[in-house]
Amino acid sequence: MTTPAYKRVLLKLSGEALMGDDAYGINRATIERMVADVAEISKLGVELAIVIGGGNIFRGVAPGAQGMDRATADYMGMLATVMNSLALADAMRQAGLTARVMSAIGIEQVVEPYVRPKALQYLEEGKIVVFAAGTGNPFFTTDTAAALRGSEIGAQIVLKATKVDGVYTADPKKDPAATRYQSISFDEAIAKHLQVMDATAFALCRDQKLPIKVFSIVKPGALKSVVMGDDEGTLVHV
Ligand SMILES: Nc1ncnc2c1ncn2[C@@H]1O[C@H](COP(=O)(O)OP(=O)(O)OP(=O)(O)O)[C@@H](O)[C@H]1O
Ligand SMILES: O=c1ccn([C@@H]2O[C@H](COP(=O)(O)O)[C@@H](O)[C@H]2O)c(=O)[nH]1
Repeated sequence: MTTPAYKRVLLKLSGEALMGDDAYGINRATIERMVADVAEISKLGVELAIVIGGGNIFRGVAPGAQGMDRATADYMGMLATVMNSLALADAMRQAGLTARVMSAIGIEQVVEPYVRPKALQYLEEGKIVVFAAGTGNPFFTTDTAAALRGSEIGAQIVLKATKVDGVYTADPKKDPAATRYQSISFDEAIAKHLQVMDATAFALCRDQKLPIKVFSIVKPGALKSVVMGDDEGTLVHV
């Protein structure tokens, strides 16, 4: 059985996961492995848009931003996602994939601006679109950007690829007794304050009836399993 479960998906890649075992930045072997996973599903004919986080470089709420004006720190965070997007697109190019980076912040000498009809055209042409600079607004996150762009492009699902293999009753990195949900409703995830994604992203996806699959980007083959509709990770649903 080689038919994917989805025609168009929005993949949210964790910026932090890009570090691999390094303390910060982009680990070469890690980005190449992520791109190999992406190539596998692109070859299945799935239309793919990607939002990548910036936690490996800068986060507006990180200790390094303490004392800074929050909006300024957040713009730095958004620029960090532009760097990750460029690195990702370049790694995809080296792997023989065609990618286009579109930024929510005007930075035309570096990447083209986000224009929705153009993004839709690229997707229809089979190009992989990387949405950089989050939503373009401070006080948001790239999880919310994934929910927003996923809704705008008519994705059937948001695939949140992260360092843990699903949504747990508590942060599994802090609570070894936490157990994983096979599926959970948006309302329950929000009510329980589960921190795997921010509540704004959950609420937007809930209102747009856009399901989310949370799964491990570290686990080999997990992205393909998710795209094939296998029981992998946690489904967050209406
Ligand atoms: N209830 C929970 N279930 C699963 N993970 C949780 C939960 N609560 C907190 N987490 C944490 O949420 C993190 C989400 O990781 P991820 O790196 O994707 O976050 P992010 O902020 O989107 O990253 P980035 O900003 O770098 O893209 C996991 O690493 C996990 O430790
Ligand atoms: O829409 C957005 C998206 C991101 N930011 C800032 O960037 C960093 C990095 O994004 P992560 O989602 O944490 O990876 C984030 O902490 C914000 O500071 C933003 O302001 N608006």
